[in-house]
Amino acid sequence: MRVKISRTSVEGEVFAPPSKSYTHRAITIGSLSEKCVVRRPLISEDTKATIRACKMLGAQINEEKGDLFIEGVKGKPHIPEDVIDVGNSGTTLRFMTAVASLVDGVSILTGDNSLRTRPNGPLIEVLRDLGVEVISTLNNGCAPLVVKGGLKGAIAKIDGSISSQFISALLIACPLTRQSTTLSIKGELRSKPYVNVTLEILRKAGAEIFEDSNHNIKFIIPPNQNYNLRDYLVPGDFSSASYLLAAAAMTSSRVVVKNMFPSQQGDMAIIDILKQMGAGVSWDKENGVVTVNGHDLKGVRVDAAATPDLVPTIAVLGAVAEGQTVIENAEHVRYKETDRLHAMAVELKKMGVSVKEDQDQLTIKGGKLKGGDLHGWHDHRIVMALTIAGMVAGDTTVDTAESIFISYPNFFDDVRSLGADVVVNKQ
Ligand SMILES: O=C(O)C1=C[C@@H](OP(=O)(O)O)[C@@H](O)[C@H](O)C1
Ligand SMILES: C=C(OP(=O)(O)O)C(=O)O
Repeated sequence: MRVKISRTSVEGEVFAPPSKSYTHRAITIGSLSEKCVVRRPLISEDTKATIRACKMLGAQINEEKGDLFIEGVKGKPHIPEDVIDVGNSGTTLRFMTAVASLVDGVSILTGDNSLRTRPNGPLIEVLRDLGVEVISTLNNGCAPLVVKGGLKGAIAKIDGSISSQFISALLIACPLTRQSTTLSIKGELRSKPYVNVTLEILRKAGAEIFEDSNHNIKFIIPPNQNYNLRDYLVPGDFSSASYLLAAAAMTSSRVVVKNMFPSQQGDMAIIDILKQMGAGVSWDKENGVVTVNGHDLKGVRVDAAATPDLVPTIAVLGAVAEGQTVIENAEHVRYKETDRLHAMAVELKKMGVSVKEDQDQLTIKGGKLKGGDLHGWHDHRIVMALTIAGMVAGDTTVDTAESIFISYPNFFDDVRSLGADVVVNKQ
């Protein structure tokens, strides 16, 4: 699918889609509870992968009027009758690998071409330390993975520099084992806010997990716990909203985004970043309303350790800002659906932008964008970021646009409702 974008400004109000990260957690932890209603979940390709996987592990999940009604497995997932295919979803793979470690039998997990290139070494290593037999069939730390349950508690260490999803996955599974677990994080914990999202929902489910951050981050997890997540309303997604907010800032327009209530999402940082760049931004936290009035933007330095998913958005903002934008501490952004540092460098250069790509950072010199035929790299966040860049440049196409269904199926409808001239060609 290719999308054609003409030079355009945006104006109006839109309701942010539900959070993908919160939805994954509510479905997973709800499926490990007895009964749960997940209200206003995101229904996208990635969250449908989590629904499929939880059903294969024994949960019953039905959708009624947009909400999910779950009959869970009460901490005891069943042996899946077939291979669990998680499609493009890294979150689903990591979470279900840990949940499968609770199964008294063998589970096989796989995914699409992109997913099967993404690293899981640290998770595999620590699960083995915790008594689980885990095999990467190609012996490269990637899916397909074969998991033979047997998760026990223990004292274990895990590298935090590649993905926080490994830690979130263990925090979800370990409270359900028969022995206590102490999990220490080696090095910097990248994407830490996502672990806070996990802890928030686990604690809403009644789980007890203690965090000691005196030296290295350490989680102390008592055993023999039960989850009781009964009813959960999913908040709006700041990662998805970042494209709408950036579009207003970049095209000097005014956009109001609703369903933007404070939560544990690290990507709430987009609001401060836009302010630092000179956009007029107000956030009515009580009513969940963010208003952006676009102005001329100036470059900014951003540490991306906690906000990997904002990197494509910040890169296109930097491409139109006066001066230099540096996105640093971002090596983990190379391990997503695609290598997003490289992808954004390649595509912005096609638009006439001066970009320097280093191992863990991008340095972008703002200037005039020129339109072009761009590649979306089969990555939803690359496609959405380049789409808003096209609104400034005009006369731009982006291919692999179908990948927006991974996280934001209504993205093109929403930007069109704000007046954007965006035409989708299904060829
Ligand atoms: O836990 C989550 O919901 C996510 C964690 C992040 O991944 P890493 O922790 O691998 O950086 C983020 O990129 C992803 O979109 C969602
Ligand atoms: C990388 C992402 O998600 P996941 O890791 O679940 O594939 C994303 O949504 O940008």
